[in-house]
Amino acid sequence: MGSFRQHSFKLVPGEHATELLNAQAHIWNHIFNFINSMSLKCAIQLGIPDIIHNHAKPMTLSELLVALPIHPTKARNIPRLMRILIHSGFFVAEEMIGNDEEERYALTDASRLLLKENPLSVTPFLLAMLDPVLTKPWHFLTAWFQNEDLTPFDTAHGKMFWDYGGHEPKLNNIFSDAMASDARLVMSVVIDKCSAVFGGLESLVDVGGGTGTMAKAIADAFPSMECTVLDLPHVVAGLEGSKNLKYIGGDMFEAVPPADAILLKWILHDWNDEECVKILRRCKEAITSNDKKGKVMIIEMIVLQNQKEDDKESIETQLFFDMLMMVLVTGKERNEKQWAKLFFDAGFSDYKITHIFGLRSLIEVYP
Ligand SMILES: C[S@@+](CC[C@H](N)C(=O)[O-])C[C@H]1O[C@@H](n2cnc3c(N)ncnc32)[C@H](O)[C@@H]1O
Repeated sequence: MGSFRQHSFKLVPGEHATELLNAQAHIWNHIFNFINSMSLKCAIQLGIPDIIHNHAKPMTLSELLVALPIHPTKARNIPRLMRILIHSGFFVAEEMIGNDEEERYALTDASRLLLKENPLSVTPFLLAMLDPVLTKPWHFLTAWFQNEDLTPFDTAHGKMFWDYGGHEPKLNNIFSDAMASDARLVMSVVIDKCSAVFGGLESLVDVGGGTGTMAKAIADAFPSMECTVLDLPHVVAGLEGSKNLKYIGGDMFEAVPPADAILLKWILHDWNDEECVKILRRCKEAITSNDKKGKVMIIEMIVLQNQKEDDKESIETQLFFDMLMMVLVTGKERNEKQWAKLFFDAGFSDYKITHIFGLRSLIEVYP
């Protein structure tokens, strides 16, 4: 640990008080960034968006307090929680003009997307990502930089992420729910905006398809397509398929069943370049068996490179995901050049990018 040098209480020449104080404010803002996540998690656990939604119109503080499952001694702290979440865009406070009525809280697009009853709710993802099992490894980031472990998750928990899920049903379940919630949202966009990408396909394997949310939606939308979910045995254990959907427990590094198309959604960002090339080679074998020439469909982020001011939040979010992949698993987020290198290293000849999922894109890769 370094020690702080004794210093006279004078600005050094060239140092201006305004810059010094701005720098301090910037540091404070970053020290306390986690308060945004934790306040949001608390509001979700207390069910605040659902309570306001069920009220069917903007809600006063008094009405909210009656409905909230909190101890009465904590009631006066709720406006403080609401104030920071209004600031961060999760609620709006509607002022009642011309009379003494209390302000009323209403939802925003972001809090509507966190409603438990919303079929596209992001709440399972929020609760998984902010679970102590997934936040603990951040306290081991420095130690990991100084040891030989593969990931900070491994340093914190003594096992790699995927092994931990295999031994701890609670993590396996919350992680599967989180992935399923994201798959529902992405699938609704795919069906709405680009269902043509599935045109002419007779078979598809969703590699690392989790509990099958994407594959089920594809199987329902295209009843003549044979759909398969390949995932680790403990993830698909006990899951039942249907007429045109089946589950296979296996290892994508070993073999991928033959099909016209392979879907890889949020798989390759979990792995380093060598691991990705291995997975992609297995996928290429699968789509070129029986002299066919199918395609691989990848749904992932392509890291933005031109840093326009209006992209600031998007770029920061992509950088958060990149760090997340470093801390939990051995993966990373990639820019287009890095993606292209993986495809060519794995023996593919061409690819096409469609930007349709906000921060993520669809990449079709051809043998
Ligand atoms: C980030 S999740 C993505 C799940 C799903 N594709 C989605 O986006 O909703 C990664 C998935 O890869 C699976 N997985 C990890 N290692 C695997 C392996 N060796 N073979 C097959 N699946 C694997 C995990 O169990 C998990 O379901």
